[in-house]
Amino acid sequence: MSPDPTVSPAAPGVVPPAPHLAEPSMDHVTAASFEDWMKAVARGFQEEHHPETLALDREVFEDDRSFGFRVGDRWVSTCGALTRELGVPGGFSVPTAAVTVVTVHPPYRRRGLLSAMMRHQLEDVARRGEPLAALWASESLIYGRFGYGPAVSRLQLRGRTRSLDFLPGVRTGGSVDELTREQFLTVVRPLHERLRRDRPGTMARPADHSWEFALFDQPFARDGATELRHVVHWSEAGEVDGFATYRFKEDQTATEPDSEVRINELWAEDPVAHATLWRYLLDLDLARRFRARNAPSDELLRLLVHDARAVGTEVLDALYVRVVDVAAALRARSYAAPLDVVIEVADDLLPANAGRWRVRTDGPAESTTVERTDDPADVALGVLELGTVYLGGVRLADLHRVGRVTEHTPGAVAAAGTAFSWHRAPWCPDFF
Ligand SMILES: CC(=O)SCCNC(=O)CCNC(=O)[C@H](O)C(C)(C)COP(=O)(O)OP(=O)(O)OC[C@H]1O[C@@H](n2cnc3c(N)ncnc32)[C@H](O)[C@@H]1OP(=O)(O)O
Repeated sequence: MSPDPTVSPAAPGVVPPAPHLAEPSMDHVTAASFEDWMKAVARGFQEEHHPETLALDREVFEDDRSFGFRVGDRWVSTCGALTRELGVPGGFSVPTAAVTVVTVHPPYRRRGLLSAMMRHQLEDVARRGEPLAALWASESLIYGRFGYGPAVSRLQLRGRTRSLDFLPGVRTGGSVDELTREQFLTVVRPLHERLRRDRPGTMARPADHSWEFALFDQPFARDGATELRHVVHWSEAGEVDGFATYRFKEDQTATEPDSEVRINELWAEDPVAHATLWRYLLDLDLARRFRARNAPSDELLRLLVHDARAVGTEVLDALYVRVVDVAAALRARSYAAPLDVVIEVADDLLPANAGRWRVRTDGPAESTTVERTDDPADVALGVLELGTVYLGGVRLADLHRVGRVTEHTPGAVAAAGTAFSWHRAPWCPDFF
């Protein structure tokens, strides 16, 4: 799949072939074709192309991981992966292909281009030795057939800010300040790196452009709200131990203040920082409503307030995880309990994963061995189900209860389920 040097831009008036007669061919992006590829991405998502983000896009996307199908010089589908690290139980970061910009131009849909791109990409991820791939799905039905399981959920929280008094015992303290973007990055980058160790599902943000993404603030991304505001919490001892970002959305039609605080992400090292940051955001003058679109599924706000029902809560799917290398992925995480089990995995797309694996661990990742075995299976499941439980956010026993996991040895699901669980729910505040 080397770039075709004979492809040159068609003259403006030259009409492409009818889609049913065209034969798209797969190709990688080059510096010369990148802008057209980004235009195809925007078109595939039914969005506008934003040339003002081209320089950032160029930094973020890697040519050898960005590809698609073309007809002549015209991209009719796109697909990409970013080289990232995903936090897993035990505080480790696992090399992960962050899959993104998957589109097929409407005239070329439902003729197998997505399937071909997914196959090509998974083989490439396996070749690179990355144990995992992960993605945010625009529609939840697309990716199951390729082995991606909904491993992380999110909460969408909303409510009236004036109904959210805290219970008397809730401790707040220290102070909150709003910083410029540059000041914020100075103090928050090391704090984020520390805090994410305790939160499976989060992604490392080592490069400047991954923070650019996290703090993305082009006017077209604001949905009529203010620029992004950067908030930190200072502990009593004068250390920064929490941070949040938010926007303020004014309701210009209301005769009384009724604006909304839109919280992007909120991180805290301890309960005081957590409660104080929430209190700050809920007490902003002129606001009467709040919305947090991507709160962790174990967000504690409901336990802090008098009126738990006032925190409107919707559970939504977030990150989908695909196990690309079963042995490496299972060795990379820690377990909540010792385990010795034979797991049989079905994987039609990556046959190297299929078969029986003995997983032995005392708990910590360093103590874990995962080896192929001919011993009979204790538990059997598909690679989608393995990805679903991998970060500890979905219980193996629940998948068994609904018939998606088979137990061959009585008690094996309970034992494996306990070991695969984790004390902290996975959360993914990283959109890509
Ligand atoms: C990580 C991300 O980037 S998420 C973004 C995904 N992209 C979008 O939402 C943009 C708009 N949609 C599209 O561009 C396209 O419709 C795509 C990429 C979702 C699908 O591309 P296609 O080339 O039409 O898919 P393809 O023909 O390979 O279909 C493979 C199978 O998936 C099914 N499928 C494809 N899209 C969907 C969908 N949206 N919902 C349910 N099933 C789907 C097909 O019916 C087909 O099923 P089959 O194998 O049983 O026949």
